[in-house]
Amino acid sequence: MGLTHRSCGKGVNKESFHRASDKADFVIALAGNPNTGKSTVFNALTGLHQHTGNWPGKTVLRAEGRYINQGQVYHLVDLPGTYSLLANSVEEQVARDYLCFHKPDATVVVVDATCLERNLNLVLQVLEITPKVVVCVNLIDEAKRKKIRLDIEKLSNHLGVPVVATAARDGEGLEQLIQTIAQVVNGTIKTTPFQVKYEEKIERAVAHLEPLIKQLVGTDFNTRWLALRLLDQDEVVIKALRKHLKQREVFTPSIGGELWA
Ligand SMILES: Nc1nc2c(ncn2[C@@H]2O[C@H](COP(=O)(O)OP(=O)(O)OP(=O)(O)O)[C@@H](O)[C@H]2O)c(=O)[nH]1
Ligand SMILES: [Mg+2]
Repeated sequence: MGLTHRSCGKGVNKESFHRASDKADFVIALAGNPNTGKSTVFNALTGLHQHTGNWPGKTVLRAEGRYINQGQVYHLVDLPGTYSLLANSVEEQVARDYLCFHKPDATVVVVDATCLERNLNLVLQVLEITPKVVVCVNLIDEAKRKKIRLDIEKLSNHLGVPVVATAARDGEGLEQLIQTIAQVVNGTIKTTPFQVKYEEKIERAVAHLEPLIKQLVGTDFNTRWLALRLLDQDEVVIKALRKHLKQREVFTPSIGGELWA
């Protein structure tokens, strides 16, 4: 039997609210294109009732909830639906900054089984930021109805991260999703994320920048991703990085001069 609100969500969430401590053991982000079923997954796991389109207009809100698996509390963050993480919109910026600067313990990318190719663009971008990823291929029921066949194992091998097929509306595959998330956060499953290779000129520049960035941020952030964003002259990331360094008081122009010039 698949997971439903009754078998997993509501009760689990109630239990979590009764805990004396508000602290979660793990933080899990839910990312994905709009309308892929992120909130449906979120609701099924937490027992909450988020609606489609939680982030309309100017006010950008995050839905957050909890579930418990094997005695451990998982804090689930439903991020805005986005087609990319290039920060071209408020939604993209929110999703991207959360993944980069809040650094969840794992990120579940919910993709639509009926238009996988378009959705994989975001998966590759997430894999550039964090290796701790589970791909949730949702709407598998719709794919079956449309006679779309998916080789989940092959996809997982290509991406280097676990892939779970779900029909979240019916609760199908959610138990496997929960257990896969647990295995990724506790290290039972080691991921080897597929990395997009750029043209040689860019790769050379990245190789030059990465050690400099490492001197500045250590292992706090993904240096390859930061190098790519700096080459992009991404003002948002540069600003966020400056703020982070200022907070840590490690900003030394002698090291960072080349980066900030
Ligand atoms: N057939 C089918 N429909 C689903 C499934 N999961 C979600 N849906 C439906 O897909 C629609 C979108 O689901 P949401 O959970 O709101 O999607 P979302 O990703 O949160 O959407 P945004 O918040 O707009 O990004 C809803 O009508 C759901 O009922 C599924 O596995 N199968
Ligand atoms: Mg939603």
